[in-house]
Amino acid sequence: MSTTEEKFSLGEVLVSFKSCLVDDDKDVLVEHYLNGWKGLVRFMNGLGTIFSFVSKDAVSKIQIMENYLKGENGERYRTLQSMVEYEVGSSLVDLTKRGNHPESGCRTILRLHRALRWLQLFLEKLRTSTEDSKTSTLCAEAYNDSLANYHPWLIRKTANVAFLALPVRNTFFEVMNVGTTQQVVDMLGEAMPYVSKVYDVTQELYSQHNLLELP
Ligand SMILES: CCCCCCCCCCCCC/C=C/[C@@H](O)[C@H](COP(=O)(O)O)NC(=O)CCCCCCCCCCCCCCC
Repeated sequence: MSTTEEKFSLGEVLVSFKSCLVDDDKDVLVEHYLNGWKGLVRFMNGLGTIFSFVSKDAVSKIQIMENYLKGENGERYRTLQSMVEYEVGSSLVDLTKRGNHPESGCRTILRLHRALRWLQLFLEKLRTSTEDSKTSTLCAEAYNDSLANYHPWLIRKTANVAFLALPVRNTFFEVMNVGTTQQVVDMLGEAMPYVSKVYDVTQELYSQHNLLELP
C-alpha cells in the first residue's frame, strides 16, 4: 500500500461531516458536504488505481456541484434545502426522464447521497467485523444492499471485481491512519453518527419533495 499522497486520518474526514450540519441539524451545507467527499475520494485513491473508475465519477459529480457554488446563483446552492427550493421552484430539475437538465444539483447530490448509504453500511460492517472478516465481502454486501440497486449490470459486475482487490482488514485499518484496531473501532463509533445524521437529513428532504428517484 504505497501512496505518495500526504497521509491523513479517515477520522478527520468522517468528523468533517459534522460541520455540514446547520440550522439545528436540519440542513446540510453543500460546500462542507463536498469537502467530506473530497476527503473520501483521496482516501480511495490511496487504495490503488483499480478504483479510478469510481473516483472519476465521484470527482466529476463534486465538480458539477462546485461549479454551481461558484456560479452566479452560488448563494442558492449554499445548503441542500436552498438548492432544492431554487432548482425545483425554477423548474431546473428533470423529474421523470432526462431532458433539459441532465446535471441538476438535485440529481447530482442524489447520486452522492446513495453512495453515502453504501459508505455507512460498509463502515458499520468494518466496525463490527472480526480479524478474519474479508473486507471484499463486507464491501460487496454493503454495495449489493444499497448502491447496486441503482446500477446497471455492467457497473455492478465491475464494482464486485474491483472489491476483490481491497486490502485485508489489517492493512485497510492501517491505511485509515487512525492507530490500533481498537482506535479505529472507537473512531468509527464516534464519527459515524455524524455521517448518518447527514444521510438522514438529506433523505428526509428528498423524500418530502419526491426527489428520491430522479433520473
Ligand atoms: C473502499 C473501496 C471503495 C469502493 C467504492 C464502492 C462504490 C462502488 C461504486 C461503483 C460506482 C461506479 C462508477 C459509476 C457510477 C455511475 O454510473 C453512477 C450513476 O451516475 P449517473 O446517474 O450520473 O450515470 N454514479 C454513482 O452511483 C455515484 C458513485 C459515487 C461513488 C463514490 C464512492 C466514494 C467512495 C469513497 C471511499 C471511501 C472509503 C472509505 C472506507 C474506509
